[in-house]
Amino acid sequence: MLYSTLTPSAKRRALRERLRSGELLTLPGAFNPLAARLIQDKGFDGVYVSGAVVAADLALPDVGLTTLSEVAARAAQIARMTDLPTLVDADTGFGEAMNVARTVQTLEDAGVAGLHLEDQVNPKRCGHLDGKQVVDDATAAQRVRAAAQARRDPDLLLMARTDARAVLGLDAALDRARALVDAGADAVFPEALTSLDEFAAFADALGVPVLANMTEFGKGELFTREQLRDAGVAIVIHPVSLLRVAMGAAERALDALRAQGSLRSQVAGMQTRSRLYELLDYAAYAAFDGAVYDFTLKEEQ
Ligand SMILES: C[C@](O)(C(=O)O)[C@H](CC(=O)O)C(=O)O
Ligand SMILES: [Mg+2]
Repeated sequence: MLYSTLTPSAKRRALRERLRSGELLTLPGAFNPLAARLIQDKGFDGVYVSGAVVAADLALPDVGLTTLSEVAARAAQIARMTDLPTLVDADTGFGEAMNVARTVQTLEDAGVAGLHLEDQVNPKRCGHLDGKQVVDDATAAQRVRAAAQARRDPDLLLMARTDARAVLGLDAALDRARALVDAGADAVFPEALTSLDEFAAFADALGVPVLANMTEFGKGELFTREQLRDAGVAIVIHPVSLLRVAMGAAERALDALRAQGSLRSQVAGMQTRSRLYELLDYAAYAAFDGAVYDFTLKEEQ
């Protein structure tokens, strides 16, 4: 009941260990803490907190409008509700070097196991949209160096995301990624790659874990676990997927309610009350309550 049974540092160590094992880790995006519970219940390896989802949850576009406080608060709410490691999208770090340092410490305090920082120009935009721009090599490296220096827990996974592939081409993106590893990145997220060969090129060139972003309606194909594993990918995220699924279902239900005047036709597709209670661990709260409160009168009363 209540919060995660593991400390943030234990979850960070666990993530590092799993990455060393060479397996492909799957991190679906949790649009809220309850979704993180479901992801854990279904046996996934970790939870992703997407910047696009934090923004969309506030009904805002993913164009750098959300603040560090908003992202950190959401990440903390999610991380504390799961024993799985949480990887959070820190966008461009919410500013330049000094802000990046503060971002890292704030997210560390939020209890996440890792975070990624990207090399887009501020204000950033979704990596699968046209017209994005990246900062120069020195600025990109400076962000990562500032992050590495600011980190207090050496187990916090520091991931550098590069958006250079779509802007500067594959070779420049590989050079950028190598430079970011030299600057202190523990892992790399090459954004908007277009083929498995490109993932393999990053995995072969870098010698650190590489992340694949399997976002729907983006630039790339939705590859399978096996395809990504064979390309040498270490982590796959499905960042916005559960939000899209839930919002699709919500829209269908609202249409049915409008058309039919009741939600009877939708009940079969809903999560049941008992399943919700199971995820919330309701029974443990009832047992706790029963053990703490003793309503029987004592002799002398
Ligand atoms: C991974 C990502 O950064 C996110 O915020 O989830 C987005 C996802 C998306 O917009 O589909 C991205 O820029 O790829
Ligand atoms: Mg993002």
